Amino acid sequence: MPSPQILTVDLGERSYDIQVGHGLLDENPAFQALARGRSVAVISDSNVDPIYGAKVEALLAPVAHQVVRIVVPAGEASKCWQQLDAIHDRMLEARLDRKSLIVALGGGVVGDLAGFAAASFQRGIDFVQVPTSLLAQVDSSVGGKTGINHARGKNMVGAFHQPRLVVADTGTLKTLPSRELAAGLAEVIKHGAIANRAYLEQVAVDMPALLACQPEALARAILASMRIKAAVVAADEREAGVRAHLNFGHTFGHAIEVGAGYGKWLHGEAVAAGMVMAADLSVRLGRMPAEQLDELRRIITSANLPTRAPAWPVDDYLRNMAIDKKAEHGIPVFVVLNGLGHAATTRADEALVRAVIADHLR
Ligand SMILES: NC(=O)c1ccc[n+]([C@@H]2O[C@H](COP(=O)([O-])OP(=O)(O)OC[C@H]3O[C@@H](n4cnc5c(N)ncnc54)[C@H](O)[C@@H]3O)[C@@H](O)[C@H]2O)c1
Ligand SMILES: O=C(O)C(=O)C[C@@H](O)[C@H](O)[C@H](O)COP(=O)(O)O
Ligand SMILES: [Zn+2]
Repeated sequence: MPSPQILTVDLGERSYDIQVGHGLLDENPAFQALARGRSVAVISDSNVDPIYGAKVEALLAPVAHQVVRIVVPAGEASKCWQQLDAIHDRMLEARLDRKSLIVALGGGVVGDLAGFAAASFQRGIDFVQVPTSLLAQVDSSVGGKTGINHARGKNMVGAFHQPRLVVADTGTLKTLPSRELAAGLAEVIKHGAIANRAYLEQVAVDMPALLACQPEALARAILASMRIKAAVVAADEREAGVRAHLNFGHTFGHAIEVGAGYGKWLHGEAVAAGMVMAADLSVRLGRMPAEQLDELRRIITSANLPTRAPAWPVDDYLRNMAIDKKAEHGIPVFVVLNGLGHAATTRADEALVRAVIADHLR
């Protein structure tokens, strides 16, 4: 196995490593060590299991007590009670127990769902994230936010439950559809926008290479994004403060996802349009020069991502945003930019928010 790059998420007794590299599913002593002697449920989706399920089973079966593969339908709609129940049912049928291990093999949907299955099965068992989408390799596999959606709002039911290890095999990205690759770039752009302007500028330069799935450019973005996310999570595991910055674009973005019906807009697409709205709000609040909004919009467009939201009544957006997890007593809290590379949270006048939304509809 070529040596992976290792980052550590520093969370005291819940600390864990993130491995980033090529070929990490072919040989992986650290991953095998976690599976040794245990029953392992490899949870994946109907696109990813046929490509990588057998490889992960072959890696773990020689050391595990047993390996059970569980497959959910691909797509956002699977982040639901029915799939969670089906996973638990299959685990109980196969006599998995408190010492068993869950492996989440797939994108952010599988990561969030399987992570919550691990958080809730017999009051909590270990799990490993094996992210296979760009979005999952730059964002969702790290930080321990797990959960499912509710008809009224995204990720409304869940738990903080950190993985024991993250295995990001960059080789898996070669089979990722281009629309999904672009969706992952939205979270890459977000990390630059909230925390590091130089990184954002590097991403802008690298954009053609990233869209062409060029391995060096992808590895650079994955490592830089993981570094930013790991540092924020280590500073504020349960989002009492600075972690909210990772929600830049999400107050508007989640309203688009739920309004359209889960899966119509990909998460990254909705976040892309949401970041433009949040950046415009920052400009109107006098926190950021208008040229930086234009710069951010150009980078988002260059990633083949949308910058405008569906033309629904503004009231529909406000209703969905009132139950955002950052809201206090139904009043939304926004992540804004004090210039590119610097995030903050604030409330905003409803009339201003209405104007921002109205000006960014298709
Ligand atoms: N927990 C967190 O911190 C966090 C962070 C960001 C996003 N999320 C959540 O993540 C989800 C979005 O994740 P996503 O964009 O990965 O979506 P996803 O899990 O639906 O994966 C995208 C699509 O690509 C397919 N796919 C994944 N890897 C593949 C591969 N290597 N080859 C071929 N096909 C592959 C999947 O089957 C799916 O159809 C949303 O539910 C979002 O809310 C969570
Ligand atoms: O890890 C975080 O914290 C994030 O906010 C990362 C986001 O990209 C991600 O979409 C997260 O699931 C949103 O969290 P939520 O608390 O708004 O559901
Ligand atoms: Zn996100």
